[in-house]
Amino acid sequence: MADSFRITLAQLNPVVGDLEGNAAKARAAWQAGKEAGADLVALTEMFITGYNAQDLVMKPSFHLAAMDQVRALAADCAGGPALAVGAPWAEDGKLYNAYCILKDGKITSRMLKHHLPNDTVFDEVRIFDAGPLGGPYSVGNTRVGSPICEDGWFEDVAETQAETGAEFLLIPNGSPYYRNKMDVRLNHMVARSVETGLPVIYLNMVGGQDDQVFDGGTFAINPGGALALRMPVFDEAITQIDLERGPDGWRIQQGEIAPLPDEWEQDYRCMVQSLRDYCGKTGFGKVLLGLSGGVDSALVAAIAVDALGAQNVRCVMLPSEYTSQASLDDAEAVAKALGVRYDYVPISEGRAAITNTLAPLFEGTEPGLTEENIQSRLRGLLLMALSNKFGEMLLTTGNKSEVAVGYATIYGDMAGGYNPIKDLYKTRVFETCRWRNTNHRNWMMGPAGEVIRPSVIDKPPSAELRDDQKDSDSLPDYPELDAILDILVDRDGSIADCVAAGFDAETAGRVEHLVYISEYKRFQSAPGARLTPRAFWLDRRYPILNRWRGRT
Ligand SMILES: Nc1ncnc2c1ncn2[C@@H]1O[C@H](COP(=O)(O)OP(=O)(O)OC[C@H]2O[C@@H]([n+]3cccc(C(=O)O)c3)[C@H](O)[C@@H]2O)[C@@H](O)[C@H]1O
Ligand SMILES: Nc1ncnc2c1ncn2[C@@H]1O[C@H](COP(=O)(O)OP(=O)(O)OP(=O)(O)O)[C@@H](O)[C@H]1O
Ligand SMILES: NC(=O)CC[C@H](N)C(=O)O
Repeated sequence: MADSFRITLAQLNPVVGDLEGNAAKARAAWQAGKEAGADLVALTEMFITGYNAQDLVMKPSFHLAAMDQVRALAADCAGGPALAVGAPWAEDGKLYNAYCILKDGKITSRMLKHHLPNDTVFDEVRIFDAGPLGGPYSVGNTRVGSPICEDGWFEDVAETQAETGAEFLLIPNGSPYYRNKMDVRLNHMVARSVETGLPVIYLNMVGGQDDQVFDGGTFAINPGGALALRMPVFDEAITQIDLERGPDGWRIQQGEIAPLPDEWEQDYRCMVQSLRDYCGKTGFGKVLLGLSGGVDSALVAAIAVDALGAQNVRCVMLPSEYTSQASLDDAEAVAKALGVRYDYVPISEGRAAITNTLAPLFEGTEPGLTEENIQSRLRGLLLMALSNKFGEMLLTTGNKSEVAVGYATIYGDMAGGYNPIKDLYKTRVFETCRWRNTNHRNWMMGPAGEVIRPSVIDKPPSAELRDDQKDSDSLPDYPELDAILDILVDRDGSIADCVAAGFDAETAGRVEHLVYISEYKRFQSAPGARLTPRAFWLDRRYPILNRWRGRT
């Protein structure tokens, strides 16, 4: 009879800091593996602590408690398959990002992460010590190599493990989403398979953690690059994978290939999942937002309904004298189509009271931006009062274009706890609304069909803080602005790069100036779903006080 080996792959959603809860999930996965006759049950990188736990892992009481959970898991999962679980490991004054193999009641092996990622959202050099290059571990009738996440993006770790006897690679990951990252991962894994001649199993976690969303999409490839398995993206799943040993070594038996949605669907899912997990894991059941009749708040409302259900979302229209009838109609229509509670709270009385209160101090000055922004700040105050009173978290609605140039009022419409569209440029906001109107999936809790009517998407964007105001009065049109921002922010390019791409130097210089002078706003802004490798916050850390300006 041919040699065989069965692995239970647990693509699960841990919660950072919930050591008991994560251990309970690990036990349940092990039990499922035992019932399925598995030889090994595999969990993801740092599963016990949740990922990315950042500096929390360095706290001795925390990593010692995590290690105790691993020892308890080993004792509890003695009679059955081996269990492989990511955890911090402290010894000899060092702290490692480890993958622990538990068998027969003991921790029998520990793989220690060698390459510590230290770019974009990762700071692992600050947190962990680098482990040495090492060999594989034994389970049943085979030896397994487990480079840990970033280790799989380099040649040396897999190569050393293969040279010292690994017969296949099982790579545990804590790899967060960015647009089209699946291709990047696949390329790295194919390279590891080609270099070692071994099958590669890439196991990723799912779930939202602050700004990041782990998108799963666990997959397996045989030597030659053929895809033998793909698990769904973003969903928790437990799947068995079978290997058979032939004359050329282990080969993965063909399993199910879950579909890989296009980038529009994955971005939307990422925004929904990030909000659902942010609320679920922080304990908020309900959210609210100001619904203006514009496209940004309409999209945020749709995301909130898809994440939490219409009964858990409150939309509030807070009109001033500059709010048009079209905005009132559009806001109401969106709320109705989504099936949410819709409150109408005019701000004119409150605004008059504030204007009167400030009148003696403002005497002799001309009304301007200050007075305009009072509307936004009053809305922020009223929405936060509702948030406090009813325990509903306030969502902010600034898209990446606005966040980049500071086109929002600090302590006004920037008030709030989470921003699902923070990394989505305005031009993508329009397209995403169209996508949502024509697509529905079973992970959406909202209704199918046209939830954002075309008039919301097609009208010229306006903050409606004064008569006839249009975003284009003070900003380049969004296609131009977004293309310039893509160069300056996402590609870290210069004014000269903008000019080379056909943009006016003076316009590019103005945009760059706006990006730099609004750093203080972003520093005080709500976190939001990361969709790109250059999201505002951890991916791009610029000084607030900065006199550098590119040459125009
Ligand atoms: N470096 C720095 N560090 C700390 N604070 C700094 C600062 N620079 C300015 N400030 C302070 O920030 C304040 C200015 O910022 P802020 O009050 O926000 O006002 P500001 O940025 O001047 O204006 C907000 C802009 O956003 C537009 N807007 C408002 C609301 C919604 C939308 C939308 O489309 O969504 C657009 C509005 O039309 C206007 O162009 C000043 O009071 C100043 O003291
Ligand atoms: N009349 C209003 N009623 C309720 N909320 C409002 C109103 N006006 C603005 N807001 C809130 O402030 C945010 C900033 O909106 P604003 O209209 O100033 O510009 P925007 O960025 O084009 O957003 P939107 O496309 O949602 O209108 C809105 O997304 C909304 O949450
Ligand atoms: N946890 C990690 O090591 C993640 C780094 C890896 N390069 C990724 O983003 O997938």
